[in-house]
Amino acid sequence: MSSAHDYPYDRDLLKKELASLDQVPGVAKPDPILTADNVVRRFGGMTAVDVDHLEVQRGAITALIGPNGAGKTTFFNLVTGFDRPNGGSGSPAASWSFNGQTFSRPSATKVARSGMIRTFQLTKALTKMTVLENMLIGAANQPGENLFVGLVKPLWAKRERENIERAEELLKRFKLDAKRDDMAGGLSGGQKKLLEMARALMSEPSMIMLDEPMAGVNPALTQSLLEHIEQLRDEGTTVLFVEHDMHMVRHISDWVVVMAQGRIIAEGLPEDVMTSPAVVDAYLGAHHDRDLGDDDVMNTAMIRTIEAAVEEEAKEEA
Ligand SMILES: Nc1ncnc2c1ncn2[C@@H]1O[C@H](COP(=O)(O)OP(=O)(O)OP(=O)(O)O)[C@@H](O)[C@H]1O
Repeated sequence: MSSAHDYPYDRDLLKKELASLDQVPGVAKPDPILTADNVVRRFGGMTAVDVDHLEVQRGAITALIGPNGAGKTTFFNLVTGFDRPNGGSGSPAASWSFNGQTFSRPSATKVARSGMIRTFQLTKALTKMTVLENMLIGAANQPGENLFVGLVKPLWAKRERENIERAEELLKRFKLDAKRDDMAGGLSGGQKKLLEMARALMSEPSMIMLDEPMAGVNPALTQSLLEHIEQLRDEGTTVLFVEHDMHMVRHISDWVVVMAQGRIIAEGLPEDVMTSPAVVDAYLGAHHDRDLGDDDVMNTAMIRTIEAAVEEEAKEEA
């Protein structure tokens, strides 16, 4: 597994390179860490994901946006091995490569071992474990994982010590150190999000995939969450995140990918993509007089209300 620190990207150079790309779906990136091809997932007769080709730039923060039901979480589930793509039946089989390793139907454990770690829309903090115990299960080299190491006490004791040290460092960084021995169930929603992110970092991933990191986070923690994500990028970790909070998308993304009805419909720089008519249409329906670059519109609550209204309208029409 490559270390997250192998790629100390120069931010300005990265921005310049991204700015020079064609802003079209599936565009080749200068140095993709993840390349996905023919990733299709159907539920009954409905195609939830149908991604022909997507490249995610190493060292960048990429946002994956799109209206409710666009297929963003399903795409995350597929590439991280939490769901399996449909394949065959005349169409090319799904495959994706991450950091030089090729996958088609990997297990979640295999993906995690390759250095691609995710968080979930609904936090998966294990509530009946302490904060520290939650962190330790995120470590890649848990002593129990290797029979030989598990049997030789000096070896596992050393690993356990190292894991505890790393956990403590991360808890400090995420300002959760005072909660080290508390049950995770007692944390606030925002603190659980931070814990999940900190736990994901225990294994020093090359890429972290965050599913709606801002959902349920109170405004007091929002800024610190944004700073944590930017810090990860600055340290060389690639970040791919799904988010409805357009403010966050605009402020921290280097690149934005837009999904609608399972497909990638647009890609580009945040300022360009969010004012693109195709993207605004995907969110607001065909008739609109606003753009997503407008702060009034880029309000999550408002977008959710619009989405709900569009869904309601569709139901009424059906
Ligand atoms: N396990 C499942 N069984 C049946 N349909 C599913 C399943 N998971 C997802 N879907 C459907 O697939 C489509 C894509 O869902 P998905 O959750 O990936 O969208 P999303 O873009 O992440 O939406 P949101 O932003 O609301 O989280 C939706 O129509 C959803 O109802």
